[in-house]
Amino acid sequence: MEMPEASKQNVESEHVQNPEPDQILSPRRSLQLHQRKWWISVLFCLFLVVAGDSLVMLLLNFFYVQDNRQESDQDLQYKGTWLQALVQNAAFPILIPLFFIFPSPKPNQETNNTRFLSFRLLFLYLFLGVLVAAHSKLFALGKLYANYGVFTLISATQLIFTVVFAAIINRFKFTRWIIISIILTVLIYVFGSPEFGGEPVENEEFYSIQAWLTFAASVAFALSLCLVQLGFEKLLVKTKRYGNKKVFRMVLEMQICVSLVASLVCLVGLFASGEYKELKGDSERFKKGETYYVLSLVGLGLSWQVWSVGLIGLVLYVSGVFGDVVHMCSSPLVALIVVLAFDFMDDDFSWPRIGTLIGTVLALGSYFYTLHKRNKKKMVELNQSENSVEV
Ligand SMILES: Nc1nc2[nH]cnc2c(=O)[nH]1
Repeated sequence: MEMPEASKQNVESEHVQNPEPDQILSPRRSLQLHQRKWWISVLFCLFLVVAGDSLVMLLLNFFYVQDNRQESDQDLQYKGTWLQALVQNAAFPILIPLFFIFPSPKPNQETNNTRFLSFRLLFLYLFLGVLVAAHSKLFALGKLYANYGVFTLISATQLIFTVVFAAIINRFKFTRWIIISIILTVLIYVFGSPEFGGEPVENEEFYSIQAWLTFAASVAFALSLCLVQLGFEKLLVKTKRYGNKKVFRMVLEMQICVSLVASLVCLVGLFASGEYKELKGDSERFKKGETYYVLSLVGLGLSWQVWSVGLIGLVLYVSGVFGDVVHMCSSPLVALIVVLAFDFMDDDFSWPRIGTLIGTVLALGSYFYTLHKRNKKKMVELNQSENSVEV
């Protein structure tokens, strides 16, 4: 649900429960300010997702180009998928200082079932942590075991699964413009995907179970987005730990807790599978040397955090569907950046890709149109209720 009921109630209940300077203003002006802040938050999170997606793809390409696989004549396949899954989650401690820096409204003491809600929230964080570890590992496998075109074709189903889960779990309301946006996004993602240096060379291309596991990754990713939204709306907002508001601190809390669990799961996977024994060989094979090996992993870890914080922010402020639309719409821009940064054979920014870039503007534009209309409707409703009170 976009600008969901919770936020509508927020606007009203904030007036009563958490008086703040802007609430001395008229309800109309206060709603205007609230909506303006909301747009700024949405655009900021959108920027984080696109920046994160671009940085991740640049660094992943750098990592696999440096990995020297082409020059090894046996066992070409890079095996570090637990490591890649761990890197996707493990840099969350950089968010802890931010968590304390970001302002938090006073907790609201009114709820008496806080302990029960917090217990359920803890359970949700544990479940989400396992789910995120699973999709991190499965996407990493899919990327390495299938041709990247096939990988994107399979992983495009993530948006379809997100839509299905959102309809069931979040009772998502579709508009004509959102449906247009979703269809365009799937097409853009499939046709505008970037070049990927980690894909298997031709004689390794076996569409084994690992490649098809991308389906499972897409299901897990879609489910995690919808459960994050459910967790915000039905648990975290209701604990009133942050007053009655949706604030950025909630994004940081969710990301830190889920990533902590996911990192532990990936760490166990790394050691239980024996993959940790490959780390030394991998770092020695790295063309630019061990320091760059470590630096590129650190850079990847940080970039994944930028991406995740943006994505979870979009889920909080808008919805899981919108988060996935933005993530997938960044594909043509990422492709353009990869063309500029790398010298891959046959990789250029030709007309079909320019078409997908234009498609991105249309897909995001039609989603934004729905969001704009919903905000406007709220303003009209407020005006009508004010007028009826005056009469
Ligand atoms: N959700 C998701 N989508 C992707 N598209 C390409 N790579 C990924 C990934 O790791 N996760």
